[in-house]
Amino acid sequence: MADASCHGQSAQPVRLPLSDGCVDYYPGWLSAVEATRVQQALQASLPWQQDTIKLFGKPLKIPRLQSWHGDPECVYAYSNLVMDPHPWTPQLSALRRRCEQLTGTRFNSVLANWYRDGQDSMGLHADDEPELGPKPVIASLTFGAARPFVFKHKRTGARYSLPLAHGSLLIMAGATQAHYLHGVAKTSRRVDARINLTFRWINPHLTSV
Ligand SMILES: O=C(O)CCC(=O)C(=O)O
Ligand SMILES: [Fe+2]
Repeated sequence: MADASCHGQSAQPVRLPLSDGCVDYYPGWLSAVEATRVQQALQASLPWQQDTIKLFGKPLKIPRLQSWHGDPECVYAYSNLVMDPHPWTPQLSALRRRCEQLTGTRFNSVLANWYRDGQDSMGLHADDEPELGPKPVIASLTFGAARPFVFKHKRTGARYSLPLAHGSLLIMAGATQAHYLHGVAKTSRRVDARINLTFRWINPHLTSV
């Protein structure tokens, strides 16, 4: 399996059928018991905030809570929002180390997202900011409600969706960000809270702000 990998790991993931992309899915990366423990600790301990972005000049509260953590130089900018990092917590550091061991990649930052209910969402986007580099490896951990995660091919519009399970890990690598958008849609279904962590490598010298 190792030679089929696009990010250096050797366990047995499910490779998603995305032409032009490279996405591996590990459904039970953490046991349900451990994932629940981690979710509760993250909800209780991170400095969650609801950020405001500017859309066509108008301030707009983003529909979720966030917390950005990383090495001190990891300033992250998107949608006119510039975020200085909070420091690593012991729990985020431990999860980072495990993601680094699996992928053979280094991560210097993590964005935590808290989708409080079905009205919280993340619009379709690509994590293709210059500071992430041309072929970023992004490790995405999910806790709580299994919301559908949608990929949309930028050129063909083809969509692929899968519900990301409690305790799962999704690795997006290769040209995935170049060719696909991804996001988490709103739903009118009653859904419990979902926490997502996306570990990234930010190159501060490439920052666009
Ligand atoms: O919540 C998710 O699964 C996706 C988060 C995401 O795409 C991001 O933080 O860039
Ligand atoms: Fe993303």
